Amino acid sequence: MFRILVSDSISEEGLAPLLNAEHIEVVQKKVAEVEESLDQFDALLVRSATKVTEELLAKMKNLKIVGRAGVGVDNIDVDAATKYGVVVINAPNGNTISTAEHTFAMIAALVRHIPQAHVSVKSREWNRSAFVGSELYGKHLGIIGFGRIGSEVAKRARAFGMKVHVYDPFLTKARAEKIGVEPCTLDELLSVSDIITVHTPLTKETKGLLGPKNLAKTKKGVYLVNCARGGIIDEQALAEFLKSGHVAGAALDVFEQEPPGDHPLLAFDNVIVTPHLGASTIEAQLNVATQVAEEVLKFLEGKPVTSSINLPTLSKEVYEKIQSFYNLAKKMGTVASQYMVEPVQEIAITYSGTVADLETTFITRSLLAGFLKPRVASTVNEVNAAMIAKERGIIFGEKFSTNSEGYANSISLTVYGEKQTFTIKGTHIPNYGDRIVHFNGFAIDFAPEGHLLYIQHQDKPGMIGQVGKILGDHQVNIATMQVGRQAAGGKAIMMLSLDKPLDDSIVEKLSEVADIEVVKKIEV
Ligand SMILES: NC(=O)C1=CN([C@@H]2O[C@H](COP(=O)(O)OP(=O)(O)OC[C@H]3O[C@@H](n4cnc5c(N)ncnc54)[C@H](O)[C@@H]3O)[C@@H](O)[C@H]2O)C=CC1
Ligand SMILES: O=C(O)C(=O)COP(=O)(O)O
Repeated sequence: MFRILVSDSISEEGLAPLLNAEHIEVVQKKVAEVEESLDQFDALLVRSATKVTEELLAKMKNLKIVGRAGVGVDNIDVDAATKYGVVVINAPNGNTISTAEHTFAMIAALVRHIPQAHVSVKSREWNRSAFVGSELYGKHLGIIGFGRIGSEVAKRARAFGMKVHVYDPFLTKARAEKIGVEPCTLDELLSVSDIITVHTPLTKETKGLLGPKNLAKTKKGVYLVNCARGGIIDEQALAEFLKSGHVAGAALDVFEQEPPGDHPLLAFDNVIVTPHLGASTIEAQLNVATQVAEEVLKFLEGKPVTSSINLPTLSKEVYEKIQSFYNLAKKMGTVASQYMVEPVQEIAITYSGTVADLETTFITRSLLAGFLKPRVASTVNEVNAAMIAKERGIIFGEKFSTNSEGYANSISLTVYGEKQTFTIKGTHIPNYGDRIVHFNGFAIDFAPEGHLLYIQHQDKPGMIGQVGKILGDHQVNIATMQVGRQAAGGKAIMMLSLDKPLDDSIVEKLSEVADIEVVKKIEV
């Protein structure tokens, strides 16, 4: 007999596979109501309200799986779940249409002042001139983040006769062509759009993406929409741009803190809001509930699940053998992803030496997870990395070579983008660690760890001094530094590891130095 706790409001009809199963007891109660018996549940089903913290996981000693009836898992401590051996699954596409439709409802309501007019008429007013709106027809809609929801929003915008502009640095040409969009740069999107809507995950890169600097690049009178995650539009900056009249209005379904309480943005008449309703339709709730219920049932019956977002349970024996390469591969993927900030079509991996005899599928998945992590909304890991890569049109393949060029083992990775190709090679040295021995055509030797700074430049006297001075002037301490070059006087590189992450302004300063060609900061 398995016991399942359903602690948020989840569609009863969708839960049918679990409610009808003989060997399963479903308890629909809040966590606080079952505090005394938390250690008796095998599975936990949630939406976004229940916070699945490490503390809660520690109390649920018998827990095997957490099912998120929705997309975002920011309310679940996935790392802690992994640590406790708890599988986390979600329902990645069950609420796509509903959220796209809600976004469109918000866009229409925003430009026609529907919520404000509604309140006015209900207050027994009849003030037609106060609510003159604008047509959507012929207007420019900027979509930032072109995944599942962003692409559904685009379809609806086209039906309204809008001109759609898309920014998504990870969108491949092939997928863009298939959907019929021409991606542009963020600056182009900001300068041309009458309405901007965001559909990215909330990541280090997207937090504050629409902040003071980028909002200043938008058209005066722009409308902003956020039905993704609070924080992608910087709330304080939005308030300032609304105050100045630069932003004509905003529609928000999500907030940095939910509920937002007495939030300053709520005081603006031209800000319309909903309480995180994107996925709140009968259809979406039925879809996501059915998806997680079926997956949880499969899992409890010992069958493999398809929508897991954390580690699979590897046998201890296999895990011990592959662990070092698994970690090295993930770091290599992370480095390559940050080097290649552009759409990627193909990833080729070659295993040589001792690693070629191991279970490389898991190592490849680890590499893909490291590569995809900065690019996708849901948590990506070894279980779902291959599926996500395929979904995004990225071809990947493994090769095995008997020539390990003097290393006991090595992993080579070549990433083919639309503009460039990038190659990196790493090796794991027992009792010493992971080393990158080839980077972008240069022989080098550095540990893929911490705050890295890559500089490509002309091989000339004084380059190291100029870099050292700029970093020193900004109180950035260099921990280690490796150099490499192709030929004397030709192209050369430096790979520095720093004691703290680098500000973008310092990266810009370094890029301005004569004979420095490429500057990239890489966080591992
Ligand atoms: N309001 C609500 O109730 C709901 C909100 N959501 C949220 O909507 C968002 C999008 O969800 P999906 O479309 O399902 O995810 P998805 O993973 O299919 O799409 C996200 C897209 O963002 C792009 N992206 C990543 N980093 C980017 C960057 N720095 N700049 C521009 N684009 C970037 C990715 O390439 C990807 O195409 C998520 O934050 C999700 O949590 C999802 C469902 C309901
Ligand atoms: O699926 C998502 O990411 C959502 O934001 C939906 O959240 P909810 O399940 O409605 O609390």
